Amino acid sequence: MSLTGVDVIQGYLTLVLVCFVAFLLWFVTTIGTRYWQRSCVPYIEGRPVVGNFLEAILMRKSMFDLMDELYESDRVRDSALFGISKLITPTLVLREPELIKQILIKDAAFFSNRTMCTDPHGDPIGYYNLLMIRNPLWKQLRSYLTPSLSLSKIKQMYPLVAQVGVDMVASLDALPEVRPGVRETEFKELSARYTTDVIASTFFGIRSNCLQDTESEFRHYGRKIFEYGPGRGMTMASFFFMPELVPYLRLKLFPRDTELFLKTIIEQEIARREKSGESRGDFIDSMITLKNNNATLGVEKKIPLKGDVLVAQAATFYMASFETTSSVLSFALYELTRNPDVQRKLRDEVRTLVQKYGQDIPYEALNNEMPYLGTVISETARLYPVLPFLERQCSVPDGATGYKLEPHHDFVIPNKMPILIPIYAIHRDPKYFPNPHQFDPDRFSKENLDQIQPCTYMPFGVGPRTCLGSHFGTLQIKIALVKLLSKYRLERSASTPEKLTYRKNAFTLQSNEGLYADLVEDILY
Ligand code: HEM
Repeated sequence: MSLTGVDVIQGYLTLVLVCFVAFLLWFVTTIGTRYWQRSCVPYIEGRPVVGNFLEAILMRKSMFDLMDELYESDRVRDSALFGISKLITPTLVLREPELIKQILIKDAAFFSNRTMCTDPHGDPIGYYNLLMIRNPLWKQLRSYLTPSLSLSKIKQMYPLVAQVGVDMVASLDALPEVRPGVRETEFKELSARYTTDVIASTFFGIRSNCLQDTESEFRHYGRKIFEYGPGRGMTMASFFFMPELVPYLRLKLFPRDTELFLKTIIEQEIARREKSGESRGDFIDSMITLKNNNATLGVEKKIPLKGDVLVAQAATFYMASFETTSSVLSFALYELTRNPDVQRKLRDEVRTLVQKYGQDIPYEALNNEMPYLGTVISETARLYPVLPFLERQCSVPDGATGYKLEPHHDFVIPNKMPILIPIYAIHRDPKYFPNPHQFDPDRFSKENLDQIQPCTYMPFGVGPRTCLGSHFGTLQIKIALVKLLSKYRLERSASTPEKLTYRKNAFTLQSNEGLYADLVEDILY
């Protein structure tokens, strides 16, 4: 059978079509890199489709290690800022502390939104909360919620947290002895159960018993939020990588059954208190006050703070507080195990306070008379920040071309461009923290504090959108460390890891290894 002229023409047309589609694909999927090629900003070339995140998407590297490598790359090491591609989206990364200060503090009004987002209609519990919500609603919501974590509220919660500290030590006492007076534990699970019990008690007025019962419902649902199996991992990645598509993909920030669990608990507890008239001055009381005051969000369209919008606040406090606090606590215990001198110094400080006040150290003494404890926590949060980066989006008024970085740089950040501040990499940059991999709490001693350059230490973020629970999280860690060290000395066990690697499918810092140690009974009097 011979080819006709029509066959040949069809063949050419197909070839042209294939080439055109291939070109179109290449054109669309390299938008990020081509954007940076045209700009005055140094950049690291990304690949088509995945941009600079191939290793993270294939789970070959953790997001922490990947950002650290980009930050350290020779191409951008000497620049104040650099460009990358988040899939196909051009994304700016800031390196220079002065620039970070400008964006996060000085001109924070133009950068108060995060890019990460979900759909307010399809996922109201995931959207109407501080983590996700966008301005002007964020500002309003933040002012409603700030009083629920004020210093006086935290002081009120102190006895409740201290009680969970006592429960934690009791749960350790109940462990079988591996040798006389020696028990072995794993700090990640211990810390997660401790912080979950704290949240249940202080925010929801419930004893969740995670420390006694490993199958507790609270622990089960907490674990589900941060379990990054393939489905959940893809969902969480979508909020970061392609927030524009989230409404079409019908994704939700919280797993559906976790949402239902929290909704039931909160609605039941609110109804119970309204019926009984009981008041504990806690988070649930703050929510009841907002509801009864007919608080609303928004100017033109007013969204009442009740129903799902109230549940959203509780769900976020649950999500934002438990994994973060337990992560820092478990790494602090791990570093104390590996650094006996630091542990000895801290136990000496605890001993002084126990001798002065007995086992019930007052709130003020914990905060004002234990400087070394504070430095141990600060150093842990430097070495192990819970997030790889802070994240913002440029949001200039409609009609403006963008945000001018002058006098620091000629670049004009276009509206809606995502901005990353790589805190993990900055915390480990020897320029700011000499010998950065060494655990050295004295960096944060009173005498050395002025050597820390502003905007190089940001474990809780900085500026108006900083962590709302930093004081409360720190208090929980302080109580746990003091209670535990008053009774036990930490020693390396055969299972204590020498070196840590990080989980490749998690957005918060989690080690692959179990953080095991021996607890040697050694009561401080
Ligand atoms: C050691 C423990 C904690 C660490 C290291 C931590 C860290 C962070 C970080 C890095 C951010 C992002 C800040 C930014 O974008 O600039 C954040 C935000 C937030 N954190 Fe924490 N956090 C901790 C504990 C808590 C606790 C106990 C709560 C209690 C509710 C909490 C509630 C929040 C909220 C609501 C936000 C969002 C704030 C906003 O966007 O307005 N965090 N946290």
